Amino acid sequence: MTHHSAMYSPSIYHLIDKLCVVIPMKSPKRSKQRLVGSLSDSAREKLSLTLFENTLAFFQRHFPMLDVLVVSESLEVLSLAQSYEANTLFDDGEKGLNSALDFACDWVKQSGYDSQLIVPSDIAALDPEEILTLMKAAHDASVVIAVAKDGGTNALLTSPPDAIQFEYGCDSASAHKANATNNRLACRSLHLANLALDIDHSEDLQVAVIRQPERFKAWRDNSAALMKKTLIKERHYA
Ligand SMILES: Nc1nc2c(ncn2[C@@H]2O[C@H](COP(=O)(O)OP(=O)(O)OP(=O)(O)O)[C@@H](O)[C@H]2O)c(=O)[nH]1
Ligand SMILES: O=C(O)[C@H](O)COP(=O)(O)O
Repeated sequence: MTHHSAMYSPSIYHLIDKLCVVIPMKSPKRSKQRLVGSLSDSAREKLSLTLFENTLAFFQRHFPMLDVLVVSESLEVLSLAQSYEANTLFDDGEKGLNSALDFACDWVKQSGYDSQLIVPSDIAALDPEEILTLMKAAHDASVVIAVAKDGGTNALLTSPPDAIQFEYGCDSASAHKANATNNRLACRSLHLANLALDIDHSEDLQVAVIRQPERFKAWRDNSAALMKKTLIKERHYA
């Protein structure tokens, strides 16, 4: 047992050995298209990599006992994942997120896990307590959804991994809940303050950088000169 185990309540022990965390990640070049007008290509790519690396570091630090799988078409992303001891899966990305997750889910099932937690790579601030809350909710719900600020799905914990069909896209939290109901599975939709906030638009980025400058420090140091100052102004980052 690691020193971390002291913080875990018995209600999540049922999951620890049987859960795989899945992080889908596009190639940095294709990432964060909604920020194209706000950031230069280089700053946008670096931002997506910084957020992804923050996500890997978070799970390594706070949940070292959980296995992680990264699915991506980018060799750079997969190699970064390996440096954090994550498992890696190449998917060419041509059929989009749901198809990449179907492929990842097959891997997770075949590897013998009973549960899967999908977390996107662009949550502004991951909070260990919120991950524990999801895991506790999985005690009596096959499907646990952390709803995004815009009705998307920012975390999805399913037991078994393929309990429902993935329908990421517009209003995916409702779609995932409906799929659970159709499959007669218990479902909990949770509105968690930090997990609700993925970085989609430049306003989300501004708020995140102001709230947690240390988390974005490396990206800011590298990218300040690259920003398009019409939408995101230097003073927001002071
Ligand atoms: N492997 C893989 N991951 C994907 C794919 N599409 C999206 N993702 C990942 O899924 C998560 C949510 O993605 P989105 O919000 O749709 O994409 P984004 O790059 O963050 O932002 P936009 O391009 O502005 O939509 C992020 O971690 C993405 O990197 C895909 O086709 N393949
Ligand atoms: O549910 C989805 O499709 C996204 O992963 C989360 O939605 P959002 O990026 O629109 O918040």
